[in-house]
Amino acid sequence: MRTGFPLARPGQRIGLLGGSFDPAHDGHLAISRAALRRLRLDRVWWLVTPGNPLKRHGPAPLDRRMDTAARLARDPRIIVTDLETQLGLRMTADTVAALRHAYPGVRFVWLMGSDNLVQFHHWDRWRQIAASLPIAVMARPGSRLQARGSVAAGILRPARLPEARAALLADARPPAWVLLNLPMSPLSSTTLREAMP
Ligand SMILES: Nc1ncnc2c1ncn2[C@@H]1O[C@H](COP(=O)(O)OP(=O)(O)OP(=O)(O)O)[C@@H](O)[C@H]1O
Ligand SMILES: O=C(O)c1ccc[n+]([C@@H]2O[C@H](COP(=O)([O-])O)[C@@H](O)[C@H]2O)c1
Repeated sequence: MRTGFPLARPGQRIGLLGGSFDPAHDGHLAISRAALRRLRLDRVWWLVTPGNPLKRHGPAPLDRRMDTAARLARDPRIIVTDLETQLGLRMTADTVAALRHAYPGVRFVWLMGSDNLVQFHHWDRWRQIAASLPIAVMARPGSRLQARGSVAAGILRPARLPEARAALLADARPPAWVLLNLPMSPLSSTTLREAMP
């Protein structure tokens, strides 16, 4: 499956859930729906990456991951897209810059599970990403506490919004981030891959 570029109007609030989706699972759906509700988003785009720059082993072929993700995204507000592949981009800093340029006036929010905040300071130009758009970190079993004590959380401490103000995040001037506690899903792609015959 190949997608065009998703439509978005200025003023819309769009969550970006970047991921390998190798494969997609109901945990992705659960955090996307929680983000839609708690952050008052209009849409969540699943950015199916050509490959996580920090992972040594490449993921399954893009088409297969896109097909599964499209089946799993059972919500009309969730859009599955391979736009990073179309743009020839892999680093999140480049993706965010390209989207802000291509969609002026759209309020993007980066979404990530708490496991990703733990290693966020290893991402390419991570401070630039945090200065470019608000970030919502979704609690995930096994990494919620670690995320609170992570290098990035420490450096970005002054920019953290209280959870009660999460609905304001999309309008906040970056750097701004929130840690969302939600009913946690233990699902992971790793577990699903290990269970595959
Ligand atoms: N159950 C979950 N709870 C919270 N966040 C999640 C969950 N599953 C995935 N995420 C987040 O969704 C984004 C995309 O995740 P990804 O596609 O890598 O799935 P994954 O289950 O983390 O895969 P893997 O086990 O291969 O690392 C990441 O920011 C990740 O932290
Ligand atoms: O840009 C980077 O340096 C970078 C490093 C690690 C992860 N990312 C992005 O983080 C998202 C989550 O990746 P993953 O593999 O945990 O699903 C995905 O969009 C990756 O491209 C980006």
